[in-house]
Amino acid sequence: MSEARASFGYPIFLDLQGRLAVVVGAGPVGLRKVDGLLQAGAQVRLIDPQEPVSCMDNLEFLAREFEESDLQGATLVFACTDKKNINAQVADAARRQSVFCCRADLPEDGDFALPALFRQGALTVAVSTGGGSPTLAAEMRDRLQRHVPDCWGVSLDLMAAVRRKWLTLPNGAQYNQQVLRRFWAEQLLPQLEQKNRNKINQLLIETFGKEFSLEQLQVQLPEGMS
Ligand SMILES: C[C@@]1(CC(=O)O)c2cc3[nH]c(cc4nc(cc5[nH]c(cc(n2)[C@H]1CCC(=O)O)[C@@](C)(CC(=O)O)[C@@H]5CCC(=O)O)C(CC(=O)O)=C4CCC(=O)O)c(CCC(=O)O)c3CC(=O)O
Ligand SMILES: NC(=O)C1=CN([C@@H]2O[C@H](COP(=O)(O)OP(=O)(O)OC[C@H]3O[C@@H](n4cnc5c(N)ncnc54)[C@H](O)[C@@H]3O)[C@@H](O)[C@H]2O)C=CC1
Repeated sequence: MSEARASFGYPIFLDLQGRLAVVVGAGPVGLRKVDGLLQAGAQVRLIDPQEPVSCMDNLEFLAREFEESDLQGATLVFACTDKKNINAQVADAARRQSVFCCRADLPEDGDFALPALFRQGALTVAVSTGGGSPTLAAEMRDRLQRHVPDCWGVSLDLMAAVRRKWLTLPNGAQYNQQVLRRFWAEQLLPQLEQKNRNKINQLLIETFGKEFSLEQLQVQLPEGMS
């Protein structure tokens, strides 16, 4: 890897809800970025002189070439055209306006890169190769995904609900990380694998107290749990 190549060393999970993200270029690459942004609840402005075949109606589409003023109010911009000079123009405009830029064709001229992802409920696993090999990032993501059982997502919902409740108890109960890790691995996961709703409920009450029943935690278990 050359000196100039960015390694995108600082991983971060952003809350983009209601924030403006601009995507320049509506080819397959731009549309992939749009898809992820909409899933994250961002407000999206997509710019391309040619309207894509499948343009979603929940975004602002500008059927023209990019202009510097398109970045006004933006939090992020993605330069995804097939023209190097236009992507360079977008990255320069972003620098001038202090907007973080992802340049799809020349990553080292941008500020950030997207990882390959999979999600299971609130659980997100993100793989980055520091821009080195996106194909390998996707392959590694696929392999990791095969090792994550279906019940991890719901186990997270339960652990998060227990934690929230715990933290808001009047005497501010302390909890021990070691205990939580063991509870999750040795008790909760095996019961979730058995899909036995009553036993899970009993386990929660016995471990944390009667106010930690499934009903009081307001966590929905997936269909098919007896
Ligand atoms: C730096 C980065 C910036 C960014 O775009 O965020 C970037 C840059 C570049 N990608 C290129 C090519 C391809 N990228 C993909 C796919 C993905 N690319 C994604 C991320 C990133 N790509 C960031 C680094 C991530 C990391 O650290 O590894 C993924 C993970 C996430 C996403 O896009 O959402 C998504 C996986 C989707 C999924 O399966 O989930 C495919 C395959 C395909 O399209 O199916 C190809 C063609 C095959 C190949 O070349 O490998 C090229 C050469 C372009 C050219 O030829 O001109 C560049 C530019 C360069 O490297 O110079
Ligand atoms: N980062 C990534 O994940 C990947 C990046 N790439 C890079 O991304 C670039 C785009 O890839 P594709 O979407 O496949 O290309 P594409 O050619 O299908 O789409 C590019 C779009 O940009 C638009 N465009 C051109 N000039 C414009 C302007 N001045 N303002 C606004 N829009 C303009 C075009 O009308 C076209 O719709 C490729 O050239 C390649 O360098 C390619 C694969 C993956």
